[in-house]
Amino acid sequence: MRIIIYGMGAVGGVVAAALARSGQSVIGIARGAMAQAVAARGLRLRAPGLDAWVPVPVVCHPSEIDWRDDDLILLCMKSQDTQAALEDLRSAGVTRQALFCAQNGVANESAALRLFPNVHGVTVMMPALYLVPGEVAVFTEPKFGIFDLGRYPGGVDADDRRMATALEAAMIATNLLPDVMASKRGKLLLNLGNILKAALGHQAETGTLGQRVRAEAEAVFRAAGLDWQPPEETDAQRDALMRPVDSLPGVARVGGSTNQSLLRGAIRLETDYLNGEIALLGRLHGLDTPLNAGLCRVAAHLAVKRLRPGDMTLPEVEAMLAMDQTEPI
Ligand SMILES: NC(=O)C1=CN([C@@H]2O[C@H](COP(=O)(O)OP(=O)(O)OC[C@H]3O[C@@H](n4cnc5c(N)ncnc54)[C@H](OP(=O)(O)O)[C@@H]3O)[C@@H](O)[C@H]2O)C=CC1
Ligand SMILES: CC(C)(CO)C(=O)C(=O)O
Repeated sequence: MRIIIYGMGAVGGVVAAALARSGQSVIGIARGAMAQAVAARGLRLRAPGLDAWVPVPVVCHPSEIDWRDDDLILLCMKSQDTQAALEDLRSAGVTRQALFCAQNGVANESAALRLFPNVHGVTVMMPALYLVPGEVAVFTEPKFGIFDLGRYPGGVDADDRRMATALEAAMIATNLLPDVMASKRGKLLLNLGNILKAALGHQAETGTLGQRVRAEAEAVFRAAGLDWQPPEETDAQRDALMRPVDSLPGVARVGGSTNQSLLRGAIRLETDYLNGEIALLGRLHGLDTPLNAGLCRVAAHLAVKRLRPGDMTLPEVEAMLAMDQTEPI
């Protein structure tokens, strides 16, 4: 059995290195400088008490892989890159292989199921950082993270169990859940704050805005008849298995995945698939979502103006959220 890691950034890099280190057969699909660096030197994984170079076979495109039926594929790109990746998998000959969406948000699974029959959701609890090409870090111990896994739209099958066994051997704890999407909706509530931290800086106070954004999302879930697992319900497991560290020798945390995109100069952020999911559900179910829809506009503003994390103040963000949403950005 091989595990194919598609998208070797922060999460994909840590998972690929952790799996390869545990003896699992892994192939990474990466691009640009990351692909070159991993091909030349392997992946450097830093974690509490660990600084290891791990050889990881890497290709630049799915068409370079001789696909086997029992391959497990882990999607680890940001949600805005998923559609293109799925189409590349299909044109490379992937059909019934199990596809795991190790991504935030809840939009990737349905996009994947449109093209492929065997789709699984993964809730990713893993504070990972892409440092430079070929080098990643994870800021938690004793485990590198906790992944909830299950088949989409529901159930747990043999592919989930195969993936969980491999992850557990790689120091990533797992929970097999028959309704993994409820867990992913709970995680989404946490990720609604990603853009706030990106706008204000990852250590900035967000006042009551974070709570108001979450309350708006919960109202939308209720209106849509969708349940969710509050992330606080699993605090005890995280406290035991994922003790956070603020820094590693020579490496400081720089905030969550949206912060990291902005720091790397991304011109497209994942916000439309996080806060934007709430705006979409609100529009489908007749509820106004001025805060989450407004935060998508904040994200577009940050990306278009090429701003850095912390370049906005809370009053500026609040003012943008209060604007008429039909005005151009
Ligand atoms: N970082 C974190 O701590 C956490 C992230 N997540 C979630 O995990 C997912 C991944 O996030 P993260 O790892 O931070 O993102 P990164 O941007 O660090 O990594 C994604 C990688 O995928 C690459 N990629 C995208 N499309 C392709 C493609 N077609 N072919 C090859 N490579 C591709 C990107 O390349 P390029 O750089 O060239 O764009 C990038 O290196 C997101 O959904 C995020 O929300 C969840 C929990 C924690
Ligand atoms: C919860 C959090 C913020 C952890 O890093 C995350 O999921 C992300 O970075 O997107």
